Amino acid sequence: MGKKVVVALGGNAILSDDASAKAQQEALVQTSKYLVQLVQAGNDLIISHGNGPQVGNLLLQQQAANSEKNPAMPLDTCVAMTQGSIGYWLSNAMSNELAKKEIDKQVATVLTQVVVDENDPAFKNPSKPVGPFLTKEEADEEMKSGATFKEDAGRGWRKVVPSPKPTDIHEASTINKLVNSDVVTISCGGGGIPVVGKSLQGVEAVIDKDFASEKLADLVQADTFIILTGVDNVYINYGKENEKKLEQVTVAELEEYKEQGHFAPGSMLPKIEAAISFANNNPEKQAIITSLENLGKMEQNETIGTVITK
Ligand SMILES: Nc1ncnc2c1ncn2[C@@H]1O[C@H](COP(=O)(O)OP(=O)(O)O)[C@@H](O)[C@H]1O
Ligand SMILES: NC(=O)OP(=O)(O)O
Repeated sequence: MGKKVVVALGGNAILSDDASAKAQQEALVQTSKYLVQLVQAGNDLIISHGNGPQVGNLLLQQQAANSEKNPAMPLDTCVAMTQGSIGYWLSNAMSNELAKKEIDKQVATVLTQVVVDENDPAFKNPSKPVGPFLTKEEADEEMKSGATFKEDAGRGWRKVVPSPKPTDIHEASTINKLVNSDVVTISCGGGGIPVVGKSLQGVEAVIDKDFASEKLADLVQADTFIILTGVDNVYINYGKENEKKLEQVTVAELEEYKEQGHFAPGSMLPKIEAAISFANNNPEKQAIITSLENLGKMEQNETIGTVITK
């Protein structure tokens, strides 16, 4: 057995400006080249991924075609649909890349139900941005029909949906069995399908994939938790003249920076909170926030990205 590494894939690993299936598949072929390096280095890879842009686009498609004979699907089903589509593209790309490198490993995508608390206050306060970026005027127009839109970290206005915290992952032990059987897994896509109660009732929400991935990393007892995103490092004073790159950082230091407001809600903040949880729950282990392109350096045993420890 190698080291268990949970890798949470951010948006740019899947989707750039072109939301077509072909472009997303091509992005994931490139992403797989980096991920296979981790496999080549002897790690047991446990992949998760986001779905914010995709599930928002799917909701728009549902609304556009909605009729009595072809009803729009609810949000939990849309999350499941994006787990299926992205899981297919990624599984396909990973299988091909492993075969190219003559690595004899199976890849399996696990449809994942993630348990949330039905009384989570997030149900009354939509906060998770999904779908395309709109201008303020476009958002104002959309809000007339009752949807909520918020400004997303300086990048435009996006629809927001409830995003409760994950409390458990229904398929965690199945995922662990697959990992222990040398299978590369893809799970918790789009944060997982949100379900409540013992009967696993689906609820309309989108769980943050950084929090779901952290929960998965705890449950499979991962050695390392990596969050891949659009930047090589986390910064304080990000985007300002006096920005400073964080390399090795403790939970206490990050908590202080968080209090000082260095991390944008809806973008870097959930990653910081997920990394803090992993380091707190696994004091001997480390969480890493970095870019896909930086992964190659990890293979050469270089310290990469922002490393968070207790
Ligand atoms: N303090 C910060 N340090 C680095 N990046 C930050 C910071 N605050 C906000 N960001 C922005 O957050 C982005 C990551 O969030 P986002 O793009 O929403 O994540 P994802 O990769 O999961 O889709 C970075 O690419 C960067 O533009
Ligand atoms: N579900 C989720 O967190 O997706 P993004 O990472 O794409 O926002």
